[in-house]
Amino acid sequence: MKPVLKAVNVHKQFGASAVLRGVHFELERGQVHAVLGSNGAGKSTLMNIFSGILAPDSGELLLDGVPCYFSDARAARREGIAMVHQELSLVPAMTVAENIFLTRWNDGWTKFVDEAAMMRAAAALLARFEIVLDPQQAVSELTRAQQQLLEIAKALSGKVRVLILDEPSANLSAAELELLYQTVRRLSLQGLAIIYITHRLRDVFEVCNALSILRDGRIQHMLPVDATSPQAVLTLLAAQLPADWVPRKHMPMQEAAPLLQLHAKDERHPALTVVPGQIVGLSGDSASALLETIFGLQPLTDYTLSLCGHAVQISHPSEAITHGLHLVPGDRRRAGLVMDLSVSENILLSLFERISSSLLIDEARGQRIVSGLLHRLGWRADDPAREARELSGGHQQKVLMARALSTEGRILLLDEPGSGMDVQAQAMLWQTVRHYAEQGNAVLMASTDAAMLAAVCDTCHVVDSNGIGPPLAAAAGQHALLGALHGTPVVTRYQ
Ligand SMILES: Nc1ncnc2c1ncn2[C@@H]1O[C@H](COP(=O)(O)OP(=O)(O)OP(=O)(O)O)[C@@H](O)[C@H]1O
Repeated sequence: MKPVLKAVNVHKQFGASAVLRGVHFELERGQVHAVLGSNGAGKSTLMNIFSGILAPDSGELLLDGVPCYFSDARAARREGIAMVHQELSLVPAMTVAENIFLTRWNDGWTKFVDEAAMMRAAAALLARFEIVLDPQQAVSELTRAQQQLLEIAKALSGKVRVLILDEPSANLSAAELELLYQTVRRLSLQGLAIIYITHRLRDVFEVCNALSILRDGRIQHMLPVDATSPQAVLTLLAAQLPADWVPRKHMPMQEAAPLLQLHAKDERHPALTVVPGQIVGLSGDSASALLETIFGLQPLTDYTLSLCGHAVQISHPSEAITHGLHLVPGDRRRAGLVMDLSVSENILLSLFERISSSLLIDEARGQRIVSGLLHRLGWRADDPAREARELSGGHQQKVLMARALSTEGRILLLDEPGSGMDVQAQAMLWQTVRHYAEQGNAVLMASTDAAMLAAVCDTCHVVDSNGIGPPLAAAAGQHALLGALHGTPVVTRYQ
């Protein structure tokens, strides 16, 4: 069978750094083809070339056997290559239908918006790909998974031969993942060719039928999924996990005074207690919102907050920081990474007070702290002097985590901390987070990945519309963490 998309000897260099060094790749109709590789391997760069956002330095692309060149993303789109990026680009105040056709008004699809016709067209498109969404619903009311499906519908709204999904499963809960998997399987049965970038091995074995591994600027392995296993793929990825990569569990320090407590109004016992040394996990629909509330981004209505035994009211993030809290939000775009500054400068922003005396900044000390942190998070090839905007998604996340871990704060609030990181980087992150907690600090982290929470946290709470659930002792052990890194559910999730 002739491949729908073929790349021959594609090269791409940024400055002195050769990211792609002769990529050969083939994608067939009906294939869901996983593209794997560590952070910074060049996956997004290759996809940006396929979708016309970047031009290759050399090499050739063939669509259904015909050589093609894309001057920009619109040209690739006209030839049927559509990409759904990691960062969603929806307009929250608009409806599902409006978002689907937003980018097509320029195509002359309609000069004067006929609302009823647009709703009908959206409903027909959603029905054709069996995507269950209400065209009239506002995007702000959709869950993260529904927004992801809407992005896919938007991508499918024109003629599509190749659909590229860049880490579509990041930050989806188990139930939401199932919804995504069903849709991807259906699209592949309809004959669409799909490229699926992911760091979760579970995605590969649930939904993909071919996989390629990008390493050292080339596709090193291209094979059918049913000819391999998760363990074999980890080996092919050359994921050298640190010897002591299973974080030690914390022994409850009953005698330690709590760093943070939340009391429901009129309840004697706290709903949530965090003591020094502890890593506490939050899962459920309202887990991220609870972190934002504690940090003063939303009003705290149902609970009272105590820090180090004193009741406090926090109405602004600046007050939260004064009280020793530090939040890393799940959405990198909102997380305050200054894109024009270098990696080091971004981390040094939070160290400023620690490394400056009355007049002088101790730059050497700052650099030592930065390199120590980056080393602990497995920073390899990338130079700390590079601007943040040039980094891959996983490396940006590492910078954010390094910055958070370098603060003087005693309580870290982390929302989806491992998002976009490769398996090796995640293993190192959990070790570093554990080390931070062992210094007498504490970590409260929200994630949709229950298996990871079970493996990494000392205790977990489900937080949903009913409030904060009772503490659940998380299951310990290497088995659970391995499961989490593979992205497979752990059976003994909670004791
Ligand atoms: N515009 C750019 N300018 C300079 N360097 C860049 C640019 N875009 C990407 N790079 C570099 O190219 C390399 C590959 O980045 P890319 O985003 O393709 O990696 P990735 O495999 O998608 O990583 P991740 O899994 O972390 O998303 C990285 O070292 C990155 O810093």
